[in-house]
Amino acid sequence: MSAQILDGKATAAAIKSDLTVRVAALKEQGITPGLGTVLVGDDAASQKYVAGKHRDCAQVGIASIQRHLPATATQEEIEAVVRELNEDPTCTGYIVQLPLPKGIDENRILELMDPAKDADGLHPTNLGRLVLNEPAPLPCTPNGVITLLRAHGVEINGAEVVVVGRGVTIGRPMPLILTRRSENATVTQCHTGTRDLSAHLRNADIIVAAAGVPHLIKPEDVKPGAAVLDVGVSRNGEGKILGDVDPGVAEVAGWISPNPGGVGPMTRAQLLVNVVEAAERAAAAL
Ligand SMILES: Nc1nc(=O)c2c([nH]1)NC[C@@H]1CN(c3ccc(C(=O)N[C@@H](CCC(=O)O)C(=O)O)cc3)C=[N+]21
Repeated sequence: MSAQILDGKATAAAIKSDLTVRVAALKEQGITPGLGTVLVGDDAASQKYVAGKHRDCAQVGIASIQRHLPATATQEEIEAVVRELNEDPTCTGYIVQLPLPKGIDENRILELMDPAKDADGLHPTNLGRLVLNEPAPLPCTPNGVITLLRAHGVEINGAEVVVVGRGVTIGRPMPLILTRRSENATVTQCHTGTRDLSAHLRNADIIVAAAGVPHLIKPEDVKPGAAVLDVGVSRNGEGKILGDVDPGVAEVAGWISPNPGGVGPMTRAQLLVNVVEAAERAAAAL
């Protein structure tokens, strides 16, 4: 048996074509959505991701605003750029690419962002709205996971889901989204302190692997037919992506997200969704 593919590339393309129509409608109302990115330093992977985001913007008609600071940038210099984007009317949403260089207080930077322009859904106000079940931009990667499952008809309602990882961008918000009434999943969150990870994994209908440990999830950990989402991005010496999921899992799982080509493109598509939705809210308020 070989798992069916959760095709992030194709699903992201469909989302982008829908957004292209919505962006055109906004432009007719005199609103051009603009995505800002703040990149600090010269990490090759981060530069590649940010370049991808701007390529996506060009495809759907969203304007791009790029701010690139050297690795030596100070806390004050980064905060000045955040304040500038908060004020810039052409920037309707933006992200600060994480991680920031050592010594920079990331949380202080995130808190300084205008929550109405938070395209990542990582501002404490927006994470708080998620906890309170209020409308808010959702964190892009967990939201991408949900959209990818739905697009392929994988049942989330009532599913036993194991989330592996407790990072801020995926691990922590993912269970908040999965346990909303609209998703209705039962979630177990595992992390480095979990005593018997395999025991939890074997029970899962859906596994969201976001630990950042290459090939952590082995075929013998997976219930036959389960859906396995490979969110981890590690790299070997040659820069090749190593996911959290062992390639052998494809022989056991019912569904698997390739990596690359799975959750990565979905993350980028959800970022565009957040930008367009924020612009639509602004248009409705006119
Ligand atoms: N504030 C912030 N927001 C983020 O959303 C954010 C971040 N910081 N820091 C880093 C992570 C990582 N991330 C990815 C996005 C797209 C791909 C992606 O499109 N990957 C392609 C392959 C790209 C390649 O080949 O390197 C794929 O999976 O097919 C991957 C990783 C967003 N992140």
